[in-house]
Amino acid sequence: MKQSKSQFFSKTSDDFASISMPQSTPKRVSKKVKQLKRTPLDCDALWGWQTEDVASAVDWNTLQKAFDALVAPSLWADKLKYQKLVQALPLRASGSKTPLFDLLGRTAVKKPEEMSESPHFAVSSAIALQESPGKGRGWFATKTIEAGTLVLVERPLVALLDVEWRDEPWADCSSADTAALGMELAKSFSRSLASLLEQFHPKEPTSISSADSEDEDIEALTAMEDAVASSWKQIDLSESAKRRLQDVVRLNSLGFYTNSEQLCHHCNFLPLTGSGVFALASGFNHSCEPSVQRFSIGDLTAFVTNQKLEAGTELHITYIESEMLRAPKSLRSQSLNRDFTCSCPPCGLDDPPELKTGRRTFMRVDAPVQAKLSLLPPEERVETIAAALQGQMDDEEDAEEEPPEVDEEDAGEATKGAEKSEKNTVLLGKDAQELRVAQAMALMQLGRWEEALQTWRQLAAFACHHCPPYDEALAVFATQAALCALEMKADASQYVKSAIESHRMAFGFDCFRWRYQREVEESSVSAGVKESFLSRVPSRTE
Ligand SMILES: C[S@@+](CC[C@H](N)C(=O)[O-])C[C@H]1O[C@@H](n2cnc3c(N)ncnc32)[C@H](O)[C@@H]1O
Repeated sequence: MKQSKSQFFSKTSDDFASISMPQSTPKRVSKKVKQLKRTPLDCDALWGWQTEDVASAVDWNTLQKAFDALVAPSLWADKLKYQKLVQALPLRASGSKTPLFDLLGRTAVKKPEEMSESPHFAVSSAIALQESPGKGRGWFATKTIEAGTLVLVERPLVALLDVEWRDEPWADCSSADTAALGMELAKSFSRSLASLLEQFHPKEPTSISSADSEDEDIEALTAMEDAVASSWKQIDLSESAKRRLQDVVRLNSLGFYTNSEQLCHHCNFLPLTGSGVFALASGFNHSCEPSVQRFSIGDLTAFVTNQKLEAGTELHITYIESEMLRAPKSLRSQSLNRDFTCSCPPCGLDDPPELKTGRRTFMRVDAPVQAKLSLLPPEERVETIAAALQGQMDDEEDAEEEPPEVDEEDAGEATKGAEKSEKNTVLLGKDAQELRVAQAMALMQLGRWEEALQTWRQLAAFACHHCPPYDEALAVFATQAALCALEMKADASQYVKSAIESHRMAFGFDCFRWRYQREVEESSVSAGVKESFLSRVPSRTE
């Protein structure tokens, strides 16, 4: 029997936090708490390069070759451990050699006898950590910095891959990632690490909890708390100092994802996903209009400016997904869920009245929905998505009612980042984008190149209007648009050019071919088109 279109989309009322939380099967919680083996980190020995031009200082060729060798057999075969990843991905650079403590304006606990073997970072000499009024420390430009400039490449001080804690009985708790990272910090704890973390935010333990206690499995939560307490047991610090360090992890950790913007093969890199605490990058404050974006190659995380910055300007990253940055303010602040209220220019503006009044209902496009959609035959998927984009989600709750109409977005014009029907049903711009991507891929599978091309163009137009400049998604959309144009035997040069140029700006150096070769190879176009596309892309410099 044909499934009804509406079965895939459910509604959720006025509670954004629950939108994308997949339902999990309860795990059996074992009472046994593992004893962690301690491996203290010597931060006195950490150093890096300070240089005018980070992009040219880093030895990308060595890094790329090492990365290709790491992922060549299949990351899925072995359970990769973070320590193995670090050894496999060398950071080599040049510039002036600077101990980490010096760069942070601190004195090392002991005089470093020798620097560690490999550098920990490469940082631009055009940025400096300074006081940011009302925000603590922040990174500032000390001279003009152009858009598309790589300002920092850094390896975390302490990090963990998600696969390393995914089998724990508490893995489904909402704060499992930070708990796991906190335990790793306890494992690496040393006097020099304690000294380094002294200047991290917050200076005192906070009272904000990240756990969404209403939805939590209490048994799993207790097991997680026991595991955390046990990992800190051996550390000679007051309870309040231990709590503060866990807050340091929660408020400073950054996730790292490799090739996550790509569509056709990003899953191959999922085992490299993790999170870490970075000594230098933890100085970036948040803005909903960020001027810096980041990408990772394994744990090595790079920060690139997306606009020209004059001397004295603060550099900001975003702590929330870039597609969320144009969502209503109330949703942005729920998604941010930190210890501060953002005061960036868009946060100074009120939400439009129609999004503030009445009960809002969001159309959910979460992972289970996407998985179900992917099981539909392509033709049906296209129809289902088209209907969803028009607000036809007559699920059980509203079976008796007229399907609400969601205004079809005009991707060519700036809209509010959320689409709203008369009945207050909202399709967030970010979710509309996810649907359109699935639709465009299905159209390509069906060989409906012209419609697919139009959809990729719409996606790109949305990214241009609603995401920060040079969003990484632009390269993806332009690449697929170029492939469709080539299938149509139309002029693809503009799309190819956009793909390469937007990628260069988003990633701070020319690595399009290296990063996108497999994305193209695994696309659903013909072999001839793949070849034709790749022949227009500059080859890798060896
Ligand atoms: C990763 S740290 C950033 C560096 C931090 N300012 C410091 O002094 O170390 C994150 C913390 O900085 C502060 N922060 C970041 N962005 C902010 C903003 N836009 N407004 C106010 N405080 C902010 C918050 O206290 C947040 O928890």
